[in-house]
Amino acid sequence: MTARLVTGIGALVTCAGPGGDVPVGDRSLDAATRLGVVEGAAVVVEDGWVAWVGPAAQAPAADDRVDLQGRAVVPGFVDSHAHLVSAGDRAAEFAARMAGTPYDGGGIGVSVAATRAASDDELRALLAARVAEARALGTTTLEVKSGYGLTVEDEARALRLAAEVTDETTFLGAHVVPAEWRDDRGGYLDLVTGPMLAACAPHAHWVDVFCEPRSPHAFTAEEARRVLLAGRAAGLGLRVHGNQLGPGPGVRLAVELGAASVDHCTFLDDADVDALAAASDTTVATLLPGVEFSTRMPYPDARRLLAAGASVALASDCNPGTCNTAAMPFVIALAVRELRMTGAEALVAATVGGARALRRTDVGRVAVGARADLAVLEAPSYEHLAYRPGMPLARALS
Ligand SMILES: N=CN[C@@H](CCC(=O)O)C(=O)O
Ligand SMILES: [Zn+2]
Repeated sequence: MTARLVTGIGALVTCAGPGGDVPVGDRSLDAATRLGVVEGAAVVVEDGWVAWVGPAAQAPAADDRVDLQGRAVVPGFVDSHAHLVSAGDRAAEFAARMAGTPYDGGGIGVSVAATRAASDDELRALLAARVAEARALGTTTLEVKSGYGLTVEDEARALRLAAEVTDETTFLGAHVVPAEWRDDRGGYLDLVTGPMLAACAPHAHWVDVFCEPRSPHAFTAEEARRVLLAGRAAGLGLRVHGNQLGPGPGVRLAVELGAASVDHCTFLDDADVDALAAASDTTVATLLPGVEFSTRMPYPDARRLLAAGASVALASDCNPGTCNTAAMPFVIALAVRELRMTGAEALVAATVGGARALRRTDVGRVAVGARADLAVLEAPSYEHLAYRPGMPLARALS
């Protein structure tokens, strides 16, 4: 076993409280306290895990050392929502949206056609490039969904490829009803909950569904319930796309079924917020403000969720339609500017929050016993992530 000393850290944000030992699931500290900033810090890494954290002057001996020369370090970002297995380009759809055409999920079919037509190697190369882009901006844990195949073979292929880059793979056969099934929604749901699930479950950790009755392409509450219950019976954890395009049943369905996360949460009524607050130990409200940026929709009300006591995460939702970026620093900047989260709240939501949304305790913080997933900032403080938007300040330390 080799021990590496990472030293010369100007300010280390542990996201693990002052003593460095707050479990990911414990929400007893507010974000500012949970940051647990250590000035002049060092970290000892052994075989990819954190073995020691503290002031550099007290660091133990190690086999080799990396000197970060005063740069700040934060936990690597945990991006708990990304659609990275797709081919094709929807820049024209984006341009039309900027000119006033609303998003309704119909463009997903364009990505489905291009993805089906792509070879394994083409998809693998696209996926690898997107993972590299995310890491280059500080992301160290990525969830990856299927959802642009929508046949048994194409969904299983997407998940096999996703499993080459992450353990956090999500079966999203119920992304939309594909064109060839438009006149037989029930038949498509039979396929998704039967042979498609059977082929995909061995490669998936999670099942997800786009529950959005307002979109003719997506799924009603009863259809979504069917998908989620089948996924659970196949041993998968539950995630939901809900309340993205308007008020709807997704949030309450996710809470009722004990999903790990309900994502978007853009249009919530009081009962949704109350349900998320009551379920804060179980179901995370994952906000995806890059989507509202790229669809010109209203932003979700993060302050209302935080005030109510809900668990909040931030993720990219990187996908070719509603948000074609995996840049978590951009997401953090949007959260601070548009969602009125503090820099501390946004950083905690992008690290600890994402970990909670994936039910992980080994990522999202820098503490003994956690994975040594560090993001180095070309900056003296985490506040620069929002203060200097668009600049390439963060990178994963390899
Ligand atoms: N809303 C559903 N799925 C994606 C968008 C997919 C697409 O338009 O390609 C989302 O999370 O926004
Ligand atoms: Zn999504």
